[in-house]
Parts: sequence; C-alpha cells; structure tokens
Amino acid sequence: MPTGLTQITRGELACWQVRHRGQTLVIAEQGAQVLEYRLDNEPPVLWLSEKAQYHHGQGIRGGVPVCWPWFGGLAFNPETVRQQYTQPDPPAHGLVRALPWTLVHTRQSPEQIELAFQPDPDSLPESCPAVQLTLKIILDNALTLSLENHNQGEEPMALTQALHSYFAVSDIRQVTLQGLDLCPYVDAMDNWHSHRQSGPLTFREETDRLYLQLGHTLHIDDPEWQRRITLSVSGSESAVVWNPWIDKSQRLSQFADDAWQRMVCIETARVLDNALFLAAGECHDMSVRFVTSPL
Ligand SMILES: O=P(O)(O)OC[C@H]1O[C@@H](O)[C@H](O)[C@@H](O)[C@@H]1O
Repeated sequence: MPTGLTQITRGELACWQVRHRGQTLVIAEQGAQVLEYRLDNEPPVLWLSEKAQYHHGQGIRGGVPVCWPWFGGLAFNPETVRQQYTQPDPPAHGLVRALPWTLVHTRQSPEQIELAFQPDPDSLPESCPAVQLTLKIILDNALTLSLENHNQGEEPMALTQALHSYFAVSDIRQVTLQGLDLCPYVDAMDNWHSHRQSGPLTFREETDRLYLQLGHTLHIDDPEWQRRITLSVSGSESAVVWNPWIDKSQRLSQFADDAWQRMVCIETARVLDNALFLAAGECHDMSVRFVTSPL
C-alpha cells in the first residue's frame, strides 16, 4: 500500500485517506465519492456538509458525487439517453453514487499518488449499460479527477454524467465565477429555457443552470478568502452550476438551513447536447483538475 494512504471509517462507510505534499484527501469507497480535499493552512477546497450522513446505500451531501449514466432527473435527459432506461422512479443523478465501489489499483511515485475505483460489478443494477466506469484520482501538487468510460458492449451507448463537485466558499454572495462569458445555458429556474451568459456569473438567488460550449478553464474567485480555484477541464464542454439559496436549502437532506452561503457546485459534465456517445469498444475520459492560487 502506498505510504500516505490509510483506511479510515466515517459512520458506516469505509474510506481512504491520502496525505501527500501538505494535502489531505478523503474518499468514501461507496460511490468512490471524494469527501474532502484540503491543503494545510487553507480553508477546504471542497465543501462537505456538517450534516452529512454516512450510511450504506445513501448519497453523501458534499465532496464530489459521481452522477452516471444520467445526470439529474432522467426525464430531463436527451431522448437517446432516456430511451435506454425503462425503470419506474429512476433516481436523480443516475445509478452509481450510492453503490459499493472498489479500489482497483494504486500507483505511487515521489511526485504523485494515483487511485482508481470501479463500481462493484455485482452491485450494478441490470439496467446499467455495458460500460466499464473508472474514477481515477490523482494527487500531485493538486487534485485531478478523471472519469473514464469504456463501452464493452456491442451496441453504441448514450449517457450523461457529472463530477458533482461541491466547492467551499467564504460567502456565495461575494463569489464570482469566470469562464462562462457568451456560453449558452439552459436555466432550470426558468422552465428550462435557453439563455446566453454575459460576463462573469455572480450569485443573487437560487441558481441551477446547465452551461454548454464551455472552454477548458473556469475560475471560482473568492475575495474574502483571497483565493482562486481554477478548474482545468478536458473531455467536457458542459458544466452545471448550482446553489440552492434560502428556500430550497430548507428542503434538502443533509443540509443546514444556512449552508447555501458556504458552498457552490460547479459540476464538470457531459449533459444535454454535450451528452456522451460511445461506439462499441470506444473509450472516453473526462477530467478536471482543481488548483488553488492567491487572488
Ligand atoms: O439533492 P440531489 O439529488 O443531491 O441533487 C442536488 C442538486 O444537484 C444539482 O446538480 C442539480 O442541478 C440540482 O437541481 C439538484 O437539486
């Protein structure tokens, strides 16, 4: 086992803790959900709810849940994705975020630690596509998450997905999100109508948007913490931006009434027109790297 890697538990859940170059990472095996990522002497990069619950078979509020093979409500997905699933009451955000996953390999060099997780084949519902899903987690002097799809079936597959990343911020009302200018988005708060972003995004109300045609870089600028978090993305041109604001916070599970002030979700994704189509045998990687710098 690599040095710096230890097994811990959170509530009912087996987790891995990684220490490397002044950084701490905690990953729940369930869902391969990154729960914590922090650099020594800095506020956490990822937000994890103080009300998070660690139960078998239940998603955890915070960190980076994996949404797959559909994002959000199945009914809001492209027809090519919807038609592949016929189950009644399909869960939001797909099938794997609360399933058991296994650490299938680790690699270590002086520069980095790499962990790879895959969902346990026995726990996958029959409706899951014949796609091998792997989450690679690489910690060097920053954190990179890479979601790999390999279509092992004989049919082409369509899916949507997201690395549903919850970031910690000092105060959402002060935060600016850069990198969206002129990008089209679909606004779930405006009956799923299409709009186009003008300039940076600030937060003044409940926000739930699916951005398309994005470039490779987004910045979360946090003046109070004097911190910029840069997201460097490949294999994705869409992202979901979400903050529940005041009223929805009161309805969310594992979420304090005032927690909306301290978090924002910027979810590297393949959604809507940016859904992923995989021919038989085809592989695809979507990855995002989180780097912090002084603002
Ligand atoms: O409560 P859940 O299933 O974890 O979802 C949280 C949120 O996830 C976001 O990605 C969606 O855009 C929101 O609409 C949703 O409320």
